[in-house]
Parts: sequence; C-alpha cells; structure tokens
Amino acid sequence: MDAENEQQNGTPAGTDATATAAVAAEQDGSGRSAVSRRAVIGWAGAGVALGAAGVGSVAAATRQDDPAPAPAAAVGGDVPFYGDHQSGISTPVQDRLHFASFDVSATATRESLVKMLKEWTKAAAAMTGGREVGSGAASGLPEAPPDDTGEALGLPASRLTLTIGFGPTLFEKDGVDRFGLKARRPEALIDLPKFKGDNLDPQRTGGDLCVQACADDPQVAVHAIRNLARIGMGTVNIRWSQLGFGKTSSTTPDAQTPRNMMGFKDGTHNIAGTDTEKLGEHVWVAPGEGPDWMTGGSYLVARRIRMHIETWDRTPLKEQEDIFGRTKGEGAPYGKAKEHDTPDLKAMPEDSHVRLAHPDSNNGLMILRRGFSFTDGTDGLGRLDAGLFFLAYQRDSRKAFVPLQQRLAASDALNEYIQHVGSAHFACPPGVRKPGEWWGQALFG
Ligand SMILES: C=CC1=C(C)c2cc3[nH]c(cc4nc(cc5[nH]c(cc1n2)c(C)c5CCC(=O)O)C(CCC(=O)O)=C4C)c(C)c3C=C
Ligand SMILES: [Fe+2]
Repeated sequence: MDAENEQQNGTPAGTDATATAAVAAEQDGSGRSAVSRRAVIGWAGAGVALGAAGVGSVAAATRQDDPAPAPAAAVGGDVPFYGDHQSGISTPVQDRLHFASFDVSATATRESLVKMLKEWTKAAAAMTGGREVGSGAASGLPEAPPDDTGEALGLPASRLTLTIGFGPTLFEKDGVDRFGLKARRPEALIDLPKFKGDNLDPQRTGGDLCVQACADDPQVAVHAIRNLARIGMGTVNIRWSQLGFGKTSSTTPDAQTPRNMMGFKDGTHNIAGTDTEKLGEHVWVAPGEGPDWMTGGSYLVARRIRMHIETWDRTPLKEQEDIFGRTKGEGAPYGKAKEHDTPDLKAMPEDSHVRLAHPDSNNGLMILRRGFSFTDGTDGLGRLDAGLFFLAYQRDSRKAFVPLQQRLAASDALNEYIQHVGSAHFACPPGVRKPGEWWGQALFG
C-alpha cells in the first residue's frame, strides 16, 4: 500500500477489517511500514480492550471499513491528522496536555531545521494514528537505538493531537535572521506587550517553536513530545514544557462543562468546535490576511497563570461568585437560573471576570479557549504552584487576546488571586493536507 492510499484522516484505505486485524504493520505516511501500537498487545488483548473501553479498539478494528470520522468523544480513537486545519484547535478538548516550547540550537541550519520538520511530521502522523515512530520500539536493528522510545506500546491513540506553532524568534532573534525567514514573519505575530501585573519568568516564556500534545492518556501525550524532542536532538532543545490536566474549557457544547482549580465551570461560553461560522470569524486566518502560508492557520497565545489558591480557599462563596459573575454550583450568570442562559451583564459586578471578558463588552471579539489546570509541586514557601495553563487560539492576537487581556489586567476582580508567570505567542500554520507534505512546508517552501 503506498502512502497516497492513505485517507485524509490518516487511516489506510482499501482493505477490510479482517486484513487489518491480521496485519500488524501500517503505513506511517512515508511509505515505510509502521507498527500499530495496538497490534503489539495482540488480539486477545484487543478483545479485552474492546469489551472494556470499546470505541478505540472498535476504531482500530473497523477503521478501514468506515471512512466516517471517529465520534468526538471516542475514548482511545484517532483524531484525523491530515486536513485543512491542524487538529488540536477546534478538536473536542482531550483530558491531558503536554505542551513544549523549543529553541532552535545555535548550530542548526535552515536545512537541518527543514529535515527535522519533515521527520516530525511523519512521526506525528504515526503517533496520532496510534502507530509507533519509524521502525518502532522493539523491531529495528539490534545494533541501533530504537526509533520509538516505547512507553506508549499497547496504548491506543487516545485522541492524541499534535499542533505545531512558530514563535517570533524563529523569524528574527536579537536582530539576526538565522533561517532566512524574516520577510515571512506575519505582522500579527507580535512580541506580546507587557500587561499590568505580569510577573513573567523568562524560563517559562517564549520559544522558537511549540508543540501542543493533547490526549486522553498522559502517557500518550508525554510519549509524543519525548519522541519529537528525541528526533530533534541537535536541532532543537526544549526551552520549557508544561503538563496539564482537567481541561478548563469546552469546545463541545453538549458535554458537561469542566471545572477549573477555583471550582468554577470554565468554558461555558466558548467557541464550539462544530461552529464553522464562528471559527471562520474568530479563529482561522482568512486568505489575504497576512502571508499565504498562514491561511487556514491560527495564532496561539499561551499563558501560565498561577492561582493563589490558598487565599482563594479562604474567600467566602459570595465573594467568589461576585468575582466571576456566575454561581459556583450551576455556573449560571447572575440573575439567571441555568448555566447556558443568556447573561445579563448588568446584573454582574462591574469588575467581574465574565462581564469584562464577554463579547458584548469587547466589540464582539471572541477567542477559542483550550486551557488546562496544572499543579507543579510547591513554590518553596509552602504553597502549591497551581493554576491555569491558558491557551487561546484566534485569527489575530492583536485584535483579540491583547485588547482583552489589557482590559482584564486593568480591572478584573480575579487579579487579586492570579498572576501571569509565563507567556508565549505562536503562529500555527494550516493543516498538513496529505502524506508527503510536512509541517511548515509553505513557510520554508
Ligand atoms: C485574556 C483572556 C482571558 C484570560 C487570561 C482568562 C483567565 C482566566 N479565566 C478564568 C475563569 C473563567 N473564565 C470564564 C470566562 C471567560 N474568560 C475569558 C477570557 C480569559 N480568561 C473569556 C473570553 C470568557 C468568556 C466570557 C463570556 O463570553 O461569557 C469563566 C466563566 C465560564 C465560561 O464562560 O467559561 C470562568 C470561570 C480563570 C480562573 C482565569 C485565570 C486563571
Ligand atoms: Fe476567563
């Protein structure tokens, strides 16, 4: 089977389910055989998984018969890698995050960067399809280190998505155009301004490239970043990374809204992944809006926001609710009974978070929020280093995150309980449309 026979969603076409069951090898988009991670556990194991978790293994067994995309909430299913937009943006939010920001090493060249991006793309297509990287973890040459580190062996794809972004410093760093990309930098990819109250740690800020790995299994997300870092060794170094859990946003309006570390429903009024009109209006870069290589892409702002949860936990319920302008239990806007009732902004305190952030207070602007909670041990002063790793996608950060954050930084009652300690801005190109194409091809082309 050649690579071109792979369908848009990255699954091989044209053979029946039984054949799929019998053949452990799949294509990784490069024409090379890639081992299915699920095949490694054998059909007895797969049968158990089928009975227990169901959908993911069903997807593995029937993927070649059924061209329909996996259901949004499929546990263990594959999210299509190929498409007009990168997955991991409007995709229903998974449970876990591993986000990595990379710097290109001082010795790297444009050629070595391109080579790495090609290898990353093949590896990403394989891993998001639940397959091993290259010749796998345990089936390569005995004399060579395995292509895949192996800790995801036997695990399903777990709805893994890998989303790449390019930071401002890739285009120009300290006045140097290292990779001949300066003229291709989108005007929208600004160095974010300093906002009131920012206390940014340089070691958790910026980066030449980023990869957002989201999956329902943390091991799968961590494995993906680790394997990309391994492939990139010598070309890129991890500048900082962030693990996240307990998604704090919903892009699936019918699903139960998750709660953040402050105990409030977070993601009630977000852009739904199915709302193509709002995605077109607020998230995807339109043709002619900046350089062609960004058409269909999106701009990502990442903020590590520390929460002073010990102080928060001593704050009375009414005060907590006043801070958001929504009730804690139901998540209803003030003056209304139900979470999804249309808010009456005037019923909320003037400095409440929701009143200030609502589109009606901001000339209709919206962002797609995709954040995760984090706890990273203690801060050395006996307090948890916990908070929200805020991720927001938008068509132009200059017209979305920046004015919104300026407003929040100036007046939000929530500011007493939070501090922004890390920040980064990335241009996320459109999707890789078919096998053989690679991340950043139009940028470097
Ligand atoms: C610059 C944008 C935003 C930052 C930074 C931000 C931080 C932040 N938010 C919460 C908790 C909640 N936010 C909620 C709504 C909400 N927040 C933003 C933007 C930022 N939040 C927007 C655009 C909205 C939607 C407003 C609306 O249209 O109604 C909510 C309410 C529930 C919801 O709709 O999601 C909560 C809760 C925290 C804890 C936080 C920083 C740590
Ligand atoms: Fe918010």
